[in-house]
Amino acid sequence: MKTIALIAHDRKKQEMIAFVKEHLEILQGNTLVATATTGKLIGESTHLTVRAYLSGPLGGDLQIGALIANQEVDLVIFLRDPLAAQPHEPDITALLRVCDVHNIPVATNVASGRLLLRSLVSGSKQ
Ligand SMILES: O=C(CO)COP(=O)(O)O
Repeated sequence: MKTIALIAHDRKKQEMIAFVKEHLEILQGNTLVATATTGKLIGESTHLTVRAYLSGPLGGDLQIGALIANQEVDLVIFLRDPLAAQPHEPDITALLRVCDVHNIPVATNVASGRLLLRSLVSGSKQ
């Protein structure tokens, strides 16, 4: 079982819900963590259990970053909004940085997210 972090900016939340629904079978066998609003919406839209941390602007990205630094997250799907400035941009940069520091796979759009989750399935068959 892997721990997967799911995070989406506001204008990417519907995309995240659709992505999660598309990958229900894969996701339900793993531990899911998320920032507050993303986690709440996933929980309301599916039967999945999500451990939700604070909202991104309130420090949630940093909390997920701390999990990553502690080697408690195996994979990150972070649907960022590339067209809107975020008040907590430094926290977002810190989260992505810590993924690179610890060599944790991170997808920042749906296409790369699909590839990561598919690799999880094929990896489990090896
Ligand atoms: O802002 C976020 C990520 O940077 C996401 O936070 P929410 O899931 O609480 O909206």
